[in-house]
Amino acid sequence: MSRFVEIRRDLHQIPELGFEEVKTQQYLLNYLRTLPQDRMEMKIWRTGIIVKISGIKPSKTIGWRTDIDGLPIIEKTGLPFSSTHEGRMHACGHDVHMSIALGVVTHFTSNPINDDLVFIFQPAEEGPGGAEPMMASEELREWMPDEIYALHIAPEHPAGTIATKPGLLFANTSELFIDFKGKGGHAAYPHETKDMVVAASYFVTQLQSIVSRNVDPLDSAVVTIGKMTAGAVQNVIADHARLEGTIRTLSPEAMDKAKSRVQALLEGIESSFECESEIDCGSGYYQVYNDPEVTGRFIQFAKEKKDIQFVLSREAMTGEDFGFMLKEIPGMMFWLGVGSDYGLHHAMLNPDESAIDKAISFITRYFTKLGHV
Ligand SMILES: CC(=O)N[C@@H](CCC[C@H](N)C(=O)O)C(=O)O
Repeated sequence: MSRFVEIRRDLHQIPELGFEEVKTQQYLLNYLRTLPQDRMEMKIWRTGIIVKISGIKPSKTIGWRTDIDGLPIIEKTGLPFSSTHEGRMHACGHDVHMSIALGVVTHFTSNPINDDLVFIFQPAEEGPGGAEPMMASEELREWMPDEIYALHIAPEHPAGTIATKPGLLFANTSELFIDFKGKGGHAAYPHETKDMVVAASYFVTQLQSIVSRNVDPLDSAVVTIGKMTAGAVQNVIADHARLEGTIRTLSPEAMDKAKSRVQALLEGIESSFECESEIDCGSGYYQVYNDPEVTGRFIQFAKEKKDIQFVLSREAMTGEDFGFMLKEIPGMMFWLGVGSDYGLHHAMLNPDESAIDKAISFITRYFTKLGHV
């Protein structure tokens, strides 16, 4: 088994949520300290790390970003290296992303190129978002890349596939947290109460009209409620209900429209169910927009490589706070095929690990070409 597959398995066992990546950070630091240090410098930013490898004759800085957090999911893969953290799982492939980043760092510590390289191990991609505050940090501003790259695993493509497109790749996102408060009471006396299970349920149903009736059909949007909590016991009418979800849109205008409709529907629920509500839009991510020139160059390179299958992809409604980096730095993101029967955010996601060494080899060849120009 390759060293980086072993690393992926180690990291897979210790998933941590955004800004709690303490063991993950320590694991990464321990590994990075075993590498030749003569060209390498490191900085800590909260639970993240920034690594710089100085080039031989630098004219620019090339950046690579990996995310490092896991999800609040109970793993059901049954793998011998399953998560040892109860209720936490690397179900979005960040363990694979990190092992690939370490593989690329390892290569360039012994094979420097002309240009400087900066590797960003970024916390909290799944939420509340590490990229935006990291971009504003002094630590990263001092080593700001001139162009930047990142990947995300793609379960639907076989290992060895790279898929991307110029322009818009991932959606604009906004989290959504809504609390409903009313007068609870005995299950047998509904007329004396304001039932928050019923209010929240009507609201979830009404939300479905935003995509079907408010967003321009030629635009695209998603409104998903992923979590609904209410009540304490079977024979008490609930005085509180909470919904947690996310809005995704391809255009910033559709996001504004969707949010204003959520607000209007809430006001309707408050008046028809005589209750109060509180809305919190949590964190929002800027769309991932691939720089057309950088992406064109990347696609050309990928198409020439015999060991890579290149696929021109479509936009996806996934979100990625890497969008905040691409807003300021020209660069691009691509999908890396890992052929899994179960998709992202699924408790049975099981990426094909052969993609790890393929990706390391591809990225090191690409950066070597870029860094010598
Ligand atoms: C690639 C991926 O799956 N990213 C996440 C980002 C989540 C952002 C935020 N917590 C939200 O739900 O809006 C995704 O769910 O797309």
